[in-house]
Amino acid sequence: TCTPKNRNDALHPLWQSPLTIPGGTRQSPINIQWRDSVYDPVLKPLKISYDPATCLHIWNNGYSFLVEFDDSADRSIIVGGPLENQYRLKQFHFHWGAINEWGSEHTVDSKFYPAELHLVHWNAVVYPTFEEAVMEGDGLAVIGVFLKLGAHHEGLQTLVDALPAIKHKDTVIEFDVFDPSCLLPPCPDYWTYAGSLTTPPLTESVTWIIKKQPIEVDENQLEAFRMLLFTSDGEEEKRMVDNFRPLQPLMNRTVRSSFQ
Ligand SMILES: Oc1ccc(S)c(O)c1
Ligand SMILES: [Zn+2]
Repeated sequence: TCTPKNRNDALHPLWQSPLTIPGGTRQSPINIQWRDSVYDPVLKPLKISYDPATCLHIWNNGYSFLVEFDDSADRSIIVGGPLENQYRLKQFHFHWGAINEWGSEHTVDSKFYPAELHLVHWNAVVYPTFEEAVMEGDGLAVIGVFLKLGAHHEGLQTLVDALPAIKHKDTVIEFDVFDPSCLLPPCPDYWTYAGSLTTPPLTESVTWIIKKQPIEVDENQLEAFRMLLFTSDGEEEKRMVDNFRPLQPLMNRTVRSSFQ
């Protein structure tokens, strides 16, 4: 069968740059081998408090679609879990496949999900700007949520309804009230490990918090993601699919779990 990795290498210009960081020791994404993850009783519950009014706009950046938030104050934050500081929500975006067989960035016991949500937060306690935090080992905290094919997701539909207006690269529409916590599964369990951005600059600045339980979305909602384009208006159309990075070596890392 065609392994996604080959398809991914061929598909998107973004990956014509080197796929690995020379000397990278904590790259993402990785396969999470459930039986090799280590329960850590010291891990706290993750506390999430988002203010829906901090939502600004939704746009197509030519790689994914992202919803950005006003991060000029501590209004939408996460704290606890594996984190030593509180982190401010900056944006969330998704990665997905051309078909339901693959699309997520992380895998669990080598299983791909059709899509993966990334909620990106930065350490504004220690660093003055997001751009500086991106360069630091404890600069970012990203919550990863797997999407699986199943029931219609009411909260996601609000996003899906906005996608036709941002079909092309560099299109944006105002999006003034949205509470991203509606995209989180009810189960508090997560895995956590030290990793990197999965898009350039691929910096090794991310504490990953991967939720164990996926959320369910329906086929129409996944198809709506696949109607987006990598390309700008007027260019030859390239559907925005398979915007996930190939798996990276675990190297000298342990994945910890918040659950037994
Ligand atoms: O700021 C970020 C951009 C992209 C990705 S995949 C992240 O995890 C963080
Ligand atoms: Zn991402």
